[in-house]
Amino acid sequence: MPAADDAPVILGNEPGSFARGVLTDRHPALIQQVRDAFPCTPVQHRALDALLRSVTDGVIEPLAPDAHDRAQWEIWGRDSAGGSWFGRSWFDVPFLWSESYFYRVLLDAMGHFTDGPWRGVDPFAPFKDAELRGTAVDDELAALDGLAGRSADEQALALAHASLWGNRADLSFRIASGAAPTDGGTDPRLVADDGPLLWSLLPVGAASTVHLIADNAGRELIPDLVLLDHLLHTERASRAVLHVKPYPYYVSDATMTDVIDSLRRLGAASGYAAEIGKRLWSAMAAGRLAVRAHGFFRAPLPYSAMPDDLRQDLAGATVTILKGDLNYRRLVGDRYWAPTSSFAGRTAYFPGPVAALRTLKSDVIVGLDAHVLDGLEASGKPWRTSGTHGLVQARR
Ligand SMILES: O=P(O)(O)OC[C@H]1O[C@](O)(CO)[C@@H](O)[C@@H]1O
Repeated sequence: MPAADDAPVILGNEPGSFARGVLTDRHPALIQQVRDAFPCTPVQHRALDALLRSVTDGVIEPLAPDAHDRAQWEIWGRDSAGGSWFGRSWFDVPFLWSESYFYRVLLDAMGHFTDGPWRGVDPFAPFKDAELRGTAVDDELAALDGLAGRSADEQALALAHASLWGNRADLSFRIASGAAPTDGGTDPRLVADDGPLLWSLLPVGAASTVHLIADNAGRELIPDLVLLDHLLHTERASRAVLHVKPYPYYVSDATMTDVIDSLRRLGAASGYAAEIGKRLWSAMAAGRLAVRAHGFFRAPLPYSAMPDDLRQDLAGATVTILKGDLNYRRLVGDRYWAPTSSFAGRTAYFPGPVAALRTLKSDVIVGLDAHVLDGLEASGKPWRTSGTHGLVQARR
């Protein structure tokens, strides 16, 4: 796999590849899940049928002429040779693009952007709600009580790991169970651990501003919020900015509605979780915690293409933390990079110090030590895509 900038872009057309499996299996299954979760109208059923036909046998159609963002997607759909992804097979265009556009068309099929009763309805809300109200969240919030008596450093480590593994909906607030080492030892599931560098970027009392680019709602967003509370409460940060999606995107990506739901869930809990919920509520009121939903967060593009206003905003961060797999793909570029190519090199364009907390769920990976890579490859397991491994990567 090449290290150069011309590393192959991941497409969906390679037989047996992870990307192809997402297009052939996951997207049709998701259409069915959404169909089953809502009392769909005949119009919605027909639109979902059309999307299913399109993703299985058809080509990529442009948005309707009156779609509010048609012009924007036409620009985003231009290839580097001046052609367009529209009219091509879903399998032959960049995976990041086809996957993002699939979600945009799914929202259309459900009438999300059309005047009428379905406008603004989140097609993933039933799944998000079930997760947020589940007993697993009760247990995870109760486990926060065990953290209250620990040192600030132990809490920081446990909460960063909870945020990381929350990306797999597998939280680890339970430091007592040994899920997240608190003695400075390395979690064997981490393929890279720049935790010490990340903490060195946020010394106590330095009036830092931390930005966090969120990924999923529910069991990931709650630990993200708890982590931000910790950074504010322990004065590792004096301000926090949380970036969410402007509208529902990918299966469970967090929107403002999800932030509100999570804050209410924390506030309605008991014990330390409730205390955290109250602090976050006050931080919102005081402007120490801000939430933003820039339109670029639903773009089918890498962050290297971010617009100037977002670049300027992130340039004001002491460090920007990106959560999850999709954000990682967009951060380093959705390509088959050489796994040992440098994370700092791949992210040099980013407008300030940056860190990634990610569970590995797709083929993209950079910044591995050669011996770690050898061990992973020797395991014969699908370590890149199975969610069994995670990483903390950072650069100043
Ligand atoms: O929620 P996350 O961590 O961003 O994961 C998204 C990942 O899930 C998929 O959409 C399907 O597995 C990947 O293509 C994508 O990178």
